[in-house]
Amino acid sequence: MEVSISLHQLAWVLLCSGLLFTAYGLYLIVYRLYLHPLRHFPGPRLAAATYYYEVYYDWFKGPYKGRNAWHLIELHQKYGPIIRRSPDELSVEDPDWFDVLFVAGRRDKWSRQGKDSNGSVQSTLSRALHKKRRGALTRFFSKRSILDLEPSINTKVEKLSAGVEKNFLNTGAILNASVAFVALTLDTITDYCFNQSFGCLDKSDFAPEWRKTFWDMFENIPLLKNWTFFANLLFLVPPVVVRMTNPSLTQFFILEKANRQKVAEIWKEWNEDQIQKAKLSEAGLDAPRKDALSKAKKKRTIFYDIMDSAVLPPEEKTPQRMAEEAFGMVVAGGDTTGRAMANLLYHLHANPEWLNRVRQELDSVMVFSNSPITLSELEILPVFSACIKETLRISYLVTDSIMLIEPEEPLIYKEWVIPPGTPVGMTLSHLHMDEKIFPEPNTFNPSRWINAKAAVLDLDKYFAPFSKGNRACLGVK
Ligand code: HEM
Repeated sequence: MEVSISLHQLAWVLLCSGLLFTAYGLYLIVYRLYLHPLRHFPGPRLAAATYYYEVYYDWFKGPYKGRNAWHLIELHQKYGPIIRRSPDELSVEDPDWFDVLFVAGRRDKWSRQGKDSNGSVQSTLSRALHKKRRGALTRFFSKRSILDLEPSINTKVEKLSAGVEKNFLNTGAILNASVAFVALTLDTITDYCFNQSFGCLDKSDFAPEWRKTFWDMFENIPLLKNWTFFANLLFLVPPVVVRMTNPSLTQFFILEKANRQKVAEIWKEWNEDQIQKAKLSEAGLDAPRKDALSKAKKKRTIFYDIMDSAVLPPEEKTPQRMAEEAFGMVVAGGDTTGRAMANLLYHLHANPEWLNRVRQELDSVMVFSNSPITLSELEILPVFSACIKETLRISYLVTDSIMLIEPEEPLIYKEWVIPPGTPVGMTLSHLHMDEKIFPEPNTFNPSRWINAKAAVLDLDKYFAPFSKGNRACLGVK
């Protein structure tokens, strides 16, 4: 049977679809402005009517992507500490309310995609699943585990120093400090996760493509976050097409592939060990079994141990989920830590009086510049610690708001009652730039931490570069 549609009919179909679409759009705007549970909250009417308000500031307005984080500051200045930043979301800017949102309860996370963007702990929206996933990881980030990591970190620091001397100091080539520090953090994290580092420190240029990977990826976040359609599409489109349409995302696939390969190796290794253990156990060979177990223990990594975890059900241990966890870990720790160290170097050189004070303090505990020193010895140095804290405060390491949801109870902010299920965001960098708490917030001033300690002032209450509560950074130690 042949179905033919005349041009006239086609025009009617298009017209009716257009009308329906417009009617739905108008209904949505009217609903959001006059009937929505958040209709009474202050904020721009346009932001209440459409998410495209934020898309404009985040993606189009310029001069750089992700500009909405700064626009939010202006909105809070105009409308007050609580605003409706988009049709369904609120933003609060009040340092004294930070603990209420982040620490007082176990909350769900919110993403505009409405679902976990991948299987990593930081992308997990549901608090119940997050608790399980985080539970399987916490042991690896305890103080003890980090102290055990010291020799491996020291080896990498030595490699970094040798590389700087050989390839930059001796040749006069310009060193991009954040490339060098990202190489250090990336090699450390991948060694810890996979027992095999990415080898960035072995390259004479410290593999600058990895830092570029992070920057290109972060630059695309405003697009992926606001137009979730693109984020979903990204994983369906063959990498070659993405490479053609958005070359800056190419490295993203390279990183993803590298993680996937490493996890697949660990997965295979773990499964082989299980078969071996089962065989030995069946044969009742206790002594060799012990040997096999201690051998397995030696090569243990985070991902090997997750496979062994009794907390996680089998569906949480698939290579796909593991690769996503690995990806999250590398992204969460790689750029942030590398950037923090590069910023510390910058601020110390821009403020020579602090550089001298740090040098003097280090000289007092290190006889030679390469004398061994432990984390515990470094942690108690007041000037050095104050400089690190001030760098973390001033650095805007995480600029986007973190959005949480209290699903059952209303949240109370001053006279405002926030309905259960409402995504509420706070922005860590705004907290650190509050001039009532940190006067002259744009000035690098480590004295504020030293003075606060002397005056027994709890400035740490307002210091959260790693966030706080049960969703705080696992790599904080
Ligand atoms: C200066 C360095 C770092 C900063 C400023 C930082 C900051 C943060 C922040 C603000 C969060 C919360 C994000 C959110 O709730 O959406 C977070 C989460 C996380 N970070 Fe870090 N981070 C740093 C280093 C690291 C390192 C080295 C690792 C590990 C290798 C790491 C692993 C994680 C993980 C796994 C999470 C998710 C925790 C969870 O959801 O339970 N981070 N980080």
